[in-house]
Amino acid sequence: MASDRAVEVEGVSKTFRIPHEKRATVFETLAGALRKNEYEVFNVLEDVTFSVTEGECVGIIGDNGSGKSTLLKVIANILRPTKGRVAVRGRMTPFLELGVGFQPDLTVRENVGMYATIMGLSNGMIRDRIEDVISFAGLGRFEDAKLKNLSSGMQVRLAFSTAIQTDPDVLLVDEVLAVGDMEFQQKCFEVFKRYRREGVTILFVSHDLGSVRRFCDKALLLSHGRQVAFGETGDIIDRYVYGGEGRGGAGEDGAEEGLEEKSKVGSEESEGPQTKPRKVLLECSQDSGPRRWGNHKIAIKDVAFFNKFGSVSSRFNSFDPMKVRIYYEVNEAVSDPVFGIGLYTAEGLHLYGTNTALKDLKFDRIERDGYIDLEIDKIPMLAGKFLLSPAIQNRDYSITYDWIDKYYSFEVISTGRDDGLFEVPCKWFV
Ligand SMILES: Nc1ncnc2c1ncn2[C@@H]1O[C@H](COP(=O)(O)OP(=O)(O)OP(=O)(O)O)[C@@H](O)[C@H]1O
Repeated sequence: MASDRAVEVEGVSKTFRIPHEKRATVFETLAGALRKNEYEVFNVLEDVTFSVTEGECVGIIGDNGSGKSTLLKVIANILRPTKGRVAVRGRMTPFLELGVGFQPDLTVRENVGMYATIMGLSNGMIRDRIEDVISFAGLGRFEDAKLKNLSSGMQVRLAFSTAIQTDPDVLLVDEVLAVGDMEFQQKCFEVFKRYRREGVTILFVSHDLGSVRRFCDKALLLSHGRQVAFGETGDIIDRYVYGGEGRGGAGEDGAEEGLEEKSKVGSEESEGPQTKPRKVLLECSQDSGPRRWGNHKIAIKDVAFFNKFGSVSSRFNSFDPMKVRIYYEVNEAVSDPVFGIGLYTAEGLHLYGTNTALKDLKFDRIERDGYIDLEIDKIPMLAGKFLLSPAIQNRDYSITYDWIDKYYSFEVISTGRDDGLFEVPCKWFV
């Protein structure tokens, strides 16, 4: 292993074999002895290769079940790889299944002593640090309580507080920061920052992309056990959120169009549609399809959301740019139409509305099919699913040409640590 490498993972695959046939009784065992047991094979990791330099922090991201925890367990030597090789230089502390080994009938204090022993701390160190551990976990008042009387969150806090007393060179962390309240999470961040300053190498599995973006120099993206990408954190998070095709493939237009114009009308005949519009939904009842009304002289054909790479996407990083494109078709030429959108939470709470009239944009007469773009410089919502209603009306809103209510949706992935629905630009001063 190269001298500056702390962790090397080379061609690692992991397969689980789940037996199909259950042999619970003696008879079943005897009767089945001559038959070959059948197994279902799960390839949970396939050919994963990457290396981590000393002092680097690497985030491991991917959908549920993509193999992140299994990979950490293989690196921690809890699981043996089916193929491939892992090398770790220095003392490794895994924060994986925190609290394994806790005894429910022992007190908090007794458990800390026992857990610290499992984590490899000497008796002297445990004696010196036990108060710190309990106070870091915020369990001073509970030190003589039996563990079984604590909430599961309290137990994880206690396990985390004990585990950080070790002096690791390489730290493996699985979602620890997802536990506990904001105050405890803040304390965890402080500990990780200290470890980072001290040059500890960290591998960090998390669904919290904001933490990964802030803490990690690099990231590894897994999908169905395969390594999709490994590299600079921002690039890998983009790859995860926007997908492989979300970065400039066929039929994409963002590069040429740029993002400078705030709102623009295009013509499908001249430029062609940039995404395949869904079927026109002119006839739809209340109980099937969207709520929709209007005389459809101009009808909305589709709405597409474009990401910063100019590709159609349904997921966005918070604070990234977004372009909303409304495709329309003209059944009868109209003068001076107003295009608008309404933005809602998934529960239907109205967040924002705007239209071309409010932004002083005027069209004389529209005779041909086309599209109009609304460009958002920075998505202010922090996380969640959002709904959009596109609408076309006349200037005094007395005629609705088309309105499709809360039908189109997109998801915003959190990339920050603030809490709530949207960002309020602000600063603290003392
Ligand atoms: N011991 C096991 N036996 C069989 N299958 C397993 C075992 N451990 C994990 N798996 C399967 O391996 C796959 C990957 O699991 P893993 O926990 O590594 O994914 P993950 O990316 O960490 O998921 P999550 O984000 O939900 O924690 C899952 O389909 C899981 O069911």
